[in-house]
Amino acid sequence: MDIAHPPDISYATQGSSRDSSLVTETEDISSGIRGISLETWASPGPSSPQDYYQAKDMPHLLQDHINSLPPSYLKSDFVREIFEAHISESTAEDEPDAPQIRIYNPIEGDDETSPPWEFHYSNHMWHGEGVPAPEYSKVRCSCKGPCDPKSKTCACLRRQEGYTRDAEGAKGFMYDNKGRLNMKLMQYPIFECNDLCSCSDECRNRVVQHGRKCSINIVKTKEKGWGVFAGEKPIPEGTYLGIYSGELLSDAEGEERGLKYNKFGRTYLFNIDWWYLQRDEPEIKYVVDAYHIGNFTRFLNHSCAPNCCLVPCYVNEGNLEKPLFTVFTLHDVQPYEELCFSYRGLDDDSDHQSAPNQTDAIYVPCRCGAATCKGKMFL
Ligand SMILES: C[S@@+](CC[C@H](N)C(=O)[O-])C[C@H]1O[C@@H](n2cnc3c(N)ncnc32)[C@H](O)[C@@H]1O
Repeated sequence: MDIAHPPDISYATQGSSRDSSLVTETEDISSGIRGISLETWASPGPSSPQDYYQAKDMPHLLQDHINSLPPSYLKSDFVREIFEAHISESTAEDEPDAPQIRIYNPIEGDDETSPPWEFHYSNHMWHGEGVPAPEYSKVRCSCKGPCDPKSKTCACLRRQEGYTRDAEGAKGFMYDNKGRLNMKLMQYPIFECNDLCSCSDECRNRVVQHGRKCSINIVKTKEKGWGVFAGEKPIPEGTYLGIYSGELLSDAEGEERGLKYNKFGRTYLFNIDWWYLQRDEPEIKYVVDAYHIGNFTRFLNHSCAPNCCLVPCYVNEGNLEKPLFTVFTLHDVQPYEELCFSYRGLDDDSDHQSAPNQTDAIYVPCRCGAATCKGKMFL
């Protein structure tokens, strides 16, 4: 696994806690970058819970603008700083406790300063054509204060244990009192308390909805393109990292896109085909595509010895077919270690396949570098 020691670069700080309802396309970012004020390209997004993110509304003005700059600007440090500012601005509301994401390219002789400007940074799911709008879950609890993991009456706990009851160590919620995933249950879907529950915000069954808290960076690797690396602090096992966000598409649209992506050797498509959704025969209804829109998780590379895993999770979604793909650490991660998951899913003898396969899979040589590398990976 690669280790990234970031170069000593000092960064300007960006204003981050902003009310997006006040944002207009011409408003100045007050702190700017290196004292230079910038226009903001933030999109206000949906303003009510009934409203939702739709792929047809995906912002692209910033990307178009940057891509129209002369090549020398595109490879400048200034453009990298704009990328970092775009990340901070797009995520300030949904992950208020998240340390800022930095971008590094430590590869000698490689002058790319930021990943390609081919996507809009967002932590949300943007619904494509024909994909139903989010629906509220019919399950909500009426607990007072934080939910009790031993409660006899909490409706959310009852639903969660309905899925996990056969697992060893299955009592209680999916998270411990530090908000870490119970690794014995990592192959089961998470059902968090939602906006209609009456429990408090401090409830231990609310983790994904509070956003990332650990430090990660986007770093160029020698053989796998851009990747995601831990920051300066170790990350404990079971820590929530982020949602594999992107466009939520019908299977037919995913198939069509997959054929195109395979031609240029990079894909960001994942099928939603968790074991508990497969009834009589496996059926894929939706796929997630992070090519045009996504967050740092779109840079997570494949490893045959992964330190992260994907877990399906429901927050404000009652449609079982539309879980969020949430990324958690599989074990303790050292500072500056690369974060990877297995694109094949976790090899396991049990009936439960805990991570989805990529759509339209074709094999290419794997460069994960693990001692147990199988030599090839899905595209
Ligand atoms: C979801 S993207 C990961 C981010 C990508 N490295 C980038 O620069 O945008 C998946 C693509 O990364 C590359 N990749 C990921 N893991 C790899 C591995 N273990 N060996 C070789 N290439 C890998 C492949 O091109 C793959 O299609």
